[in-house]
Amino acid sequence: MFSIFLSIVIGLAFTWWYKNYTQPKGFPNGPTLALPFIGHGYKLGSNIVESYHKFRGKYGDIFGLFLGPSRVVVLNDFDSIQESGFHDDFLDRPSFLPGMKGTLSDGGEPGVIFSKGKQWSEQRRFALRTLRDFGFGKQKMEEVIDEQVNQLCSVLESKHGQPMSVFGVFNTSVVNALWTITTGQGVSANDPKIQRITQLMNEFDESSASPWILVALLFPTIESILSKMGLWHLQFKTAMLEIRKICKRPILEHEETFDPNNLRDFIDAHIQKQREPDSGISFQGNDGKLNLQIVTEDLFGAGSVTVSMTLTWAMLFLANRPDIQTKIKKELKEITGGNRIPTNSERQNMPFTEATIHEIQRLANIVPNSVPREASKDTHFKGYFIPKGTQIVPNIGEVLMDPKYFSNPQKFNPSRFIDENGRFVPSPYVIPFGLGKRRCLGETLARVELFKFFTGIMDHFTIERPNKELLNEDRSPFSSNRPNPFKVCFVTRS
Ligand code: HEM
Repeated sequence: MFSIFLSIVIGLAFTWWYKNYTQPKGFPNGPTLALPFIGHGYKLGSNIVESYHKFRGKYGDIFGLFLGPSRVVVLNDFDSIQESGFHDDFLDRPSFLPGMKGTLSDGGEPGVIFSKGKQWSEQRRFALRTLRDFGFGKQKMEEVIDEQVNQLCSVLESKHGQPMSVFGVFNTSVVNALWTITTGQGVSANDPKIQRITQLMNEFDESSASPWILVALLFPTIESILSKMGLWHLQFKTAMLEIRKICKRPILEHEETFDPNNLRDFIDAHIQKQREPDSGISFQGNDGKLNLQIVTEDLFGAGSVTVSMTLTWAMLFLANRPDIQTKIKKELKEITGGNRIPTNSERQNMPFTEATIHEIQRLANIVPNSVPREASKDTHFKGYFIPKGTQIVPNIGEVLMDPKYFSNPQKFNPSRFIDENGRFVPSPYVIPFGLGKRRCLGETLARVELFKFFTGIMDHFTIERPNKELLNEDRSPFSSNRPNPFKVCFVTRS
């Protein structure tokens, strides 16, 4: 009797496993034997970037695996990343946003980063246009950023060339600029709410390196039960919820003081849109309010650590290469006389500086696995069968480091983007902002910020190493987007 019962239990368990943890016919190759709940987690090392690189060597440019219970396809070559980026069946995102799952009237998630369908396309179009149009209101985008660059340089100057860590140093300036652009409000260098957002962003970034984050994303139910019972406290979730509260305040203030004849900033533009009767479903009623709240939060979430971490890598690369600093300073002097931040339109006359920023973005590779997409229906792609609900990972880091496109890809070499006439020629394979219809929405802003902060710092300082030894440029073993801790000295021009 017992043996029959046992056989039934084993049979049912096997059927469940077979149904949920084996790949369908035609699915891309990948590691074998996915275990219940953890999938192929046991085959991944602590560094997912390296593990994917090894899998690519073994299974090819497109491979499949289970991350926890989620079926995942990882794309590693330029062509498949580009094609998938424009594929209409791969436009959705998996549901990752804490506390926001199914909160919209159509059951979707609000905002831009994690939203889907019409809600996403309307909010994205609006945000792109409004950020592009920026310059409306009293302060133009460039002025806002220049002010932050100058404030940052004063802070760095006050360190008198002493060795200092730059982790977190750029965050305040970047968040300040974002705050002014979205809320229209100027902020002082030590504004407590910005300090708090910066601190939370740092915590968020540090905790996003934790393996617990993966557990929370893969098993939201377990995560939610544990945190409700007070047994588990996810720093990143707390940080997001507090940032949500901070972003809510200016929205309420804007609603109270809204004047349709005087649109001051991003938030006002959104409120105006919410009040237009034919503005689209994502701007109507409660959906409209929720979308404004989460889009604002998205801009802070996606726009702060990305820019400041790229600048952190920039300081590391440049401290190790005084010759490159000399060339940039020479170019700067020719364009500006060496005593102001160049305008964005002047960058076209600064080919070596452009090439250096391009190379910094390639090697910094700060979003190596991009942001995952999700197949919205069963589909065929490049000869493979991809079932509905499969997560699609555009592994852009593999393209940025591909020897097919970049000779000696590990080497920092801006000159690879300079042609024989001294002109800057960007590579189509430098894709730090992703590709396709969900490509980074803040790319234009990010490019201006990187250019201004980078040239502003170069104009004021020489970046030196505390001693003669070269700084280590390896990636931190704890996080795929940051270098190991290091210190540099910001030495002012004599
Ligand atoms: C160096 C800086 C940055 C890098 C490397 C970066 C990179 C990325 C990448 C790889 C994606 C995913 C694209 C895809 O799914 O194909 C993304 C999406 C996004 N980024 Fe950025 N980003 C940066 C700065 C910014 C800034 C400054 C903002 C806004 C202020 C921003 C807002 C967004 C948003 C809203 C999305 C989601 C777009 C969508 O789902 O439609 N990013 N970014």
